[in-house]
Amino acid sequence: MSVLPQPLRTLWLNAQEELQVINQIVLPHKVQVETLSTTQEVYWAIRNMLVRGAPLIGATAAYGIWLAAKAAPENDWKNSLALAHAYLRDARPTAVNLSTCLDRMRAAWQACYSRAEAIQACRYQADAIVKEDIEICFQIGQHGLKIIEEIAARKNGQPVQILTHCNAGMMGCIRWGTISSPIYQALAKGIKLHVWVDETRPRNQGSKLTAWEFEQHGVPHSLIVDNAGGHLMQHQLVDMVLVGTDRTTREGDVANKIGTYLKALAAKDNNIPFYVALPSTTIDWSINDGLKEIPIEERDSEEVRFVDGLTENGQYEKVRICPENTPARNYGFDVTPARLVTGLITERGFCAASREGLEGLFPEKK
Ligand SMILES: CSC[C@@H](O)[C@@H](O)C(=O)COP(=O)(O)O
Repeated sequence: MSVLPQPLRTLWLNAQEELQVINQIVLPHKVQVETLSTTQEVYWAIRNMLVRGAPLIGATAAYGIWLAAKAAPENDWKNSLALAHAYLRDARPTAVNLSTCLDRMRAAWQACYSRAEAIQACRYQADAIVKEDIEICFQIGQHGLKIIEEIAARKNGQPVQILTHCNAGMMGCIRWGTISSPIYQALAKGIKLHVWVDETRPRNQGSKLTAWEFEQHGVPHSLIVDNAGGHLMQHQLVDMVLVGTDRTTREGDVANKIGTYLKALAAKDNNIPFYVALPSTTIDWSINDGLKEIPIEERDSEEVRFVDGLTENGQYEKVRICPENTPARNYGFDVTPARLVTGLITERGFCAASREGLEGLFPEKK
């Protein structure tokens, strides 16, 4: 019997109310469910990318606060929760969902008079974050579907060719995903499509996660090396680029996995639309200039110097791919300026990547 919930999702509470996540470090070689029992385990899971992707990071951190509330001393619970908030907030810097979800949890516990009440309020809030993400991603799918349908109508029965980078699918969210929701909904409607999956060095979210996810859902796809996109675009083999974002500015700049910017440049040069599918939870309304204001994570250089995978004998191994003492740098994200983005697909619809576009869909943020 599968330990995974049906329909598939990335995070859930089991019958004992334990926090369960799919371990994204060991995919696709092993499907392993982990229990996260403490705030420290939640921090570790986010920091080391056992869970990753902006919405999933935020939701996991929210349950981290619930776990902190359950473990807090009766006489000092508010202080414990403030410490847990600051601790989890430092786990990763780029995805804004981490801090917005944590701030939402803080608002929930600050309104409480007792620890028991705070435990309940935190649980309610974390559950709400998860429920909202599922609904939001579904809606993104409905709006993104229209774009895929328009392209399909021009293709005379040929598959719509989509290129994606990193994993902004279900594995970065709870269910559906942002880029994968339109894809799943298009497939369900019988639209022919095919996805070019960038492997996404150095953590290989494309080859390890997107390829696995698409296999689970029967999405026709081909894995390509990160540098192949430009060539495919020059040969009319890409109809649209569709990626996610970790933080979007009020002006429509987007920070996404390192290498996204180069795809946007190649798309511009080849007149190919470049779309970003995002839940509004990844918009940071407090900033305007992505290049200046979005903190870019720099991770351990060992992630660049080593690759891991299965040998021909099926053994898991990690091998060095450069001389022993080669120094490396590992920038996790880059910023694609709004001028290179054809449009943003949100849960409220499609808009231009601009202040006017975003404020038109979210007038309450003006
Ligand atoms: C819907 S997930 C959107 C982004 O978070 C995703 O594209 C991404 O860049 C994730 O980076 P990661 O370093 O794997 O957390």
